[in-house]
Amino acid sequence: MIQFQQVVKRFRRNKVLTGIDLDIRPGERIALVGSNGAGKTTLIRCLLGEYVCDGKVLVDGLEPRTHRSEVLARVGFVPQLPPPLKMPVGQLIRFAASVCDSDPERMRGIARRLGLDPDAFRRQPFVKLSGGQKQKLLISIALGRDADILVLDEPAANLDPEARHVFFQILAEKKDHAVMLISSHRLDEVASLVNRVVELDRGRVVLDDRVADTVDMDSVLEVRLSIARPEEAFARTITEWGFLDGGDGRVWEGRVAGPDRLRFLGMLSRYAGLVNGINMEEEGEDADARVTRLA
Ligand SMILES: Nc1ncnc2c1ncn2[C@@H]1O[C@H](COP(=O)(O)OP(=O)(O)OP(=O)(O)O)[C@@H](O)[C@H]1O
Repeated sequence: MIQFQQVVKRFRRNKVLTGIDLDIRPGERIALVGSNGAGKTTLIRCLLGEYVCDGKVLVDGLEPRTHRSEVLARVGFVPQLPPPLKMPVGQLIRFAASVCDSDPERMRGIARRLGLDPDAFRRQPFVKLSGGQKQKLLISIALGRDADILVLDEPAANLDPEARHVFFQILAEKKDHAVMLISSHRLDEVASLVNRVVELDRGRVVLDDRVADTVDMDSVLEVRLSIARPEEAFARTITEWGFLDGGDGRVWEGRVAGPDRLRFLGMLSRYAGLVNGINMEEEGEDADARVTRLA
């Protein structure tokens, strides 16, 4: 479906991609990981036909630079950095929907699911939204249309936990209909979403692994935590995850989106000395099967 063949990209003397070979097939959801400056966004820009590069990039046999509109008609794209658009939100949604032949109400519907009321912001210039609001709108535009290729460059970086959960749910709904290329510099952010991990380092592929496709992206974990003593830093962090204090700062309850479980446990590991009980239960499953007692 998508092929990168010996793709080399230079910015003046700086060789940023040094001969990338990748063959992406239907059904694949790829985490494109790597540290800052590894070349993830550059590779994505080559796929979108924005950069001239050496080697070949093909989308079902078409070169994105010479067949830009055919290729982009198939791609839902969330950029890492929001463009500085002055257009009001209402107009932007209508414009985006007309360009990709979609119904603006589909995009508005996704924005609402993500917790952004597009009507309340319809006159507000896009550029004046907060970082998270911009990201929600860009996601709504990318996902509120037909696209069999989703290219998401650090899509969840600015989302609050509830919006992240909904975002994963929407991706879950699309997982049988679209190839996904999701860039992140942290694998734990996207691990549960994907079935292949490609790591770039200084412009070359250093790891390319197909991984088990087992986690239900749509799952939700009900979590109850107990800690040895109330602590301000912990309370702040866990509140950011939407947890509520169920007992003098010692017991916390909340919900974690399935695909977020690794990131959540990573966060908890910072408080390993404090946490003395974790109970995680998957919602809507057989009681015995769903209980995961970690401590
Ligand atoms: N337009 C440009 N002109 C010159 N150099 C660039 C340009 N875009 C990217 N680079 C360089 O290419 C390298 C790769 O950048 P890229 O944005 O692809 O990395 P990345 O893996 O997406 O990083 P991050 O995780 O920080 O977003 C960096 O060294 C960057 O400085």
